[in-house]
Amino acid sequence: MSDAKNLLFLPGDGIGPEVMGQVRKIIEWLTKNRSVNFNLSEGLVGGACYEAHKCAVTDETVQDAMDADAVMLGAVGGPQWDNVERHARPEAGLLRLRKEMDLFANLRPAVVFDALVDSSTLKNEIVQGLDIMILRELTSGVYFGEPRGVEDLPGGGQKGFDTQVYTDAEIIRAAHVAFDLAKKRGGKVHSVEKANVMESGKFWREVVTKLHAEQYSDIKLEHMYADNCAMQLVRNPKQFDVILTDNLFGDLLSDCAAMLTGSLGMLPSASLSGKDENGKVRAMYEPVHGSAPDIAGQDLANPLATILSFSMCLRYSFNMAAEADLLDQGVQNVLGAGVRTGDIMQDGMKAIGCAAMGDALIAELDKLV
Ligand SMILES: NC(=O)c1ccc[n+]([C@@H]2O[C@H](COP(=O)([O-])OP(=O)(O)OC[C@H]3O[C@@H](n4cnc5c(N)ncnc54)[C@H](O)[C@@H]3O)[C@@H](O)[C@H]2O)c1
Ligand SMILES: CC(C)[C@H](C(=O)O)[C@@H](O)C(=O)O
Ligand SMILES: [Mg+2]
Repeated sequence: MSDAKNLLFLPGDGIGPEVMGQVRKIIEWLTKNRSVNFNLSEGLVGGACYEAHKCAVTDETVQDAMDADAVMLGAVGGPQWDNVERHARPEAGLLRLRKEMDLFANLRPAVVFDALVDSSTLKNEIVQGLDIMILRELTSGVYFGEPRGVEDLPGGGQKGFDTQVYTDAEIIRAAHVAFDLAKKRGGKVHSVEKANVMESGKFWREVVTKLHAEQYSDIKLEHMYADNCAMQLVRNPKQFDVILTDNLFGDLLSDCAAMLTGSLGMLPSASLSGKDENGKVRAMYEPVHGSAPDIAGQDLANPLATILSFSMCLRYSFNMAAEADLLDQGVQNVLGAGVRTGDIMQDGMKAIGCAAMGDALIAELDKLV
């Protein structure tokens, strides 16, 4: 049996535990059928942690995440915690993990499965065969910039403010990842900012241009304003290969890209650090969607974004490309056979629940080996 893979499970809130339950089934399947030795532990994050400890993640869980070979996270948040003070809100737990683990490279692939071409709200020919990768910088920008807050104004009234900050080092390390991804893919990077309006956007463009000229002149680089990118994603998404962008624009553009694939329930993600002094890359895998409070607890969620995130975990953290390919093939076959959760349903098909989708995938994996 191979070395144990230390995997920390953080199911979180809402549909998080439901979709992560389906990943558990896959882990059991891999353990039984492929002799993989997972050392699985579980922790609390988000509202689930707030209920137990009055914070969004504990120091112990952050340490466990740092020590694990990989973290799988479900989702955090929900209306019941909307009035909790910001530092203890569910989302703060996720942000703390990203920051302390230094997961600056957030890979958000948007791939349209052939079987789902008709699930997209866009025309068939616009999305068929789509395969783009968004590289979202995840540990800086306006999400973490200082100063931020709400203050009284001297003459009365108040102001609320956040700060967009990027150092050249932060831009460069994210851009390296984007260019390296493009090398293995279609050889093209669109760097996306608002250089026309923001100082930090202009700076971003200059830094990326310089790095490109010095080290990646074999890669095609185009610069694009973020508003135009949002429009182009809907007009002609197949022009993109890798999109390199900052934390906030990456958040918006990846939700937009999700809908090209048919549903937010289809978009996986990997968040990676650089190599530490021992050569270890810290990693967290999570679906792009949130806790979906509107459908939580009803067995309605699509678990495929989380399952595809686990496939990325097998590929990037555990060096198990064969198993990742198998899982991806299983998802493709299940969709090809017309198995659908409600969010990706097409005319004439019957929707099944989250757990049944997990079971259908396991049955498919049994057929594949
Ligand atoms: N990474 C995360 O944990 C994460 C990401 C986004 C939002 N959130 C949080 O989640 C909460 C709800 O946010 P929101 O409603 O804006 O976004 P959301 O992604 O939770 O839901 C948006 C819509 O998409 C649907 N949806 C999402 N995932 C789905 C799935 N797997 N299957 C089927 N349908 C799905 C929901 O039902 C909803 O209609 C908020 O507290 C937000 O902060 C967390
Ligand atoms: C929940 C929230 C903090 C998070 C973000 O804004 O980054 C989410 O929307 C995401 O896309 O992962
Ligand atoms: Mg988001």
